[in-house]
Amino acid sequence: MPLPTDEKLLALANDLLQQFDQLFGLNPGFRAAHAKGIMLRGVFTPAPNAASLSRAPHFIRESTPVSLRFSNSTGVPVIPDNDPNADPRGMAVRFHLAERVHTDIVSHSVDGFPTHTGQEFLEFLKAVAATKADSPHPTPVEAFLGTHPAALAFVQTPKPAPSSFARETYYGVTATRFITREGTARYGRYRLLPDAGNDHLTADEVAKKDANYLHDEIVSRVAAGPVKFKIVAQLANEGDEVNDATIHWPEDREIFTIGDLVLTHPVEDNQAEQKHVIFDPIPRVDGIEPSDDPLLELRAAIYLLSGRRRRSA
Ligand code: HEM
Repeated sequence: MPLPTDEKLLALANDLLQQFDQLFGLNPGFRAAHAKGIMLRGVFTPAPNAASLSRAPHFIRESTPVSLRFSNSTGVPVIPDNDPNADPRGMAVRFHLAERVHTDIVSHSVDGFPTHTGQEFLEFLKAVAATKADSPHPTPVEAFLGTHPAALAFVQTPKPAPSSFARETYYGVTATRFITREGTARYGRYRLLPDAGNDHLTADEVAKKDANYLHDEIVSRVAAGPVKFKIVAQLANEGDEVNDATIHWPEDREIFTIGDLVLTHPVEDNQAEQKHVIFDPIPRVDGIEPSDDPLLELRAAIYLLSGRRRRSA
């Protein structure tokens, strides 16, 4: 996974990383965002007609080994699982196609994002950092939200805590382009649907949970039996906006079933593997291309910069 050569993009990536450091503090060896997590292993099996969406190897092969990381939000490595800031939760999936060859899905538990561009996201984070308990109204963050309706909608979207990492739906948010052997292309957005169904807690129920309830629960759940997700894509129609993560497509768009993810056990040496692995929002595999959503290249750069820093800590 190469660093981009675009100087402006790299500068923005570094500015964003610094802004995360300012918000959450420097935590060497941990992610600048989604710092607390746990990794599991399993297998992906494509649906019988997955190849009618993409010629990517894992859509065609009988099965593909996967590793995956569930995470809490924020760059705080010890954030309690029942902290209201721990949502949205993250789910990053790696499909191991061959020795050192892989493709990833990076998703979180809200269908959307606060901003269309990284520059706007930086302004949002700066406004959050500049807002203090005694800031006069409108505070910097209120002023930002007042002029950015998508960010306001994202902030106002309820983000209830799940009872389990395995009882939450995760969204790919940024669109990718799926291409078949014949060259037919469709844009889509991943959704990872828990077989056990969604189950969210009330604020009172969450308050009674302990600080590691999700991380402990997923370990006992997977010890008791396989944990399953269905991977689907919401497909865009001709004319749908595919390059803006703040714009939702109508709910009547086709939901295409790509296949089943079955998780069987935690990754051995979990902390070391979490420190090492750098997920990539750009697919980099034949048969799945990134859209022109500006968040994709930028995130790939930030995750790589942050990952290299983490590895060398
Ligand atoms: C400008 C937009 C974004 C910025 C600046 C940003 C920033 C970051 C950073 C700095 C990390 C830590 C990377 C690392 O050290 O490995 C991260 C991880 C993550 N982000 Fe984002 N992010 C953005 C958009 C998104 C979106 C749209 C999603 C949801 C689809 C998302 C989901 C995640 C997840 C799940 C992780 C953890 C991945 C892992 O387990 O390694 N992010 N993000």
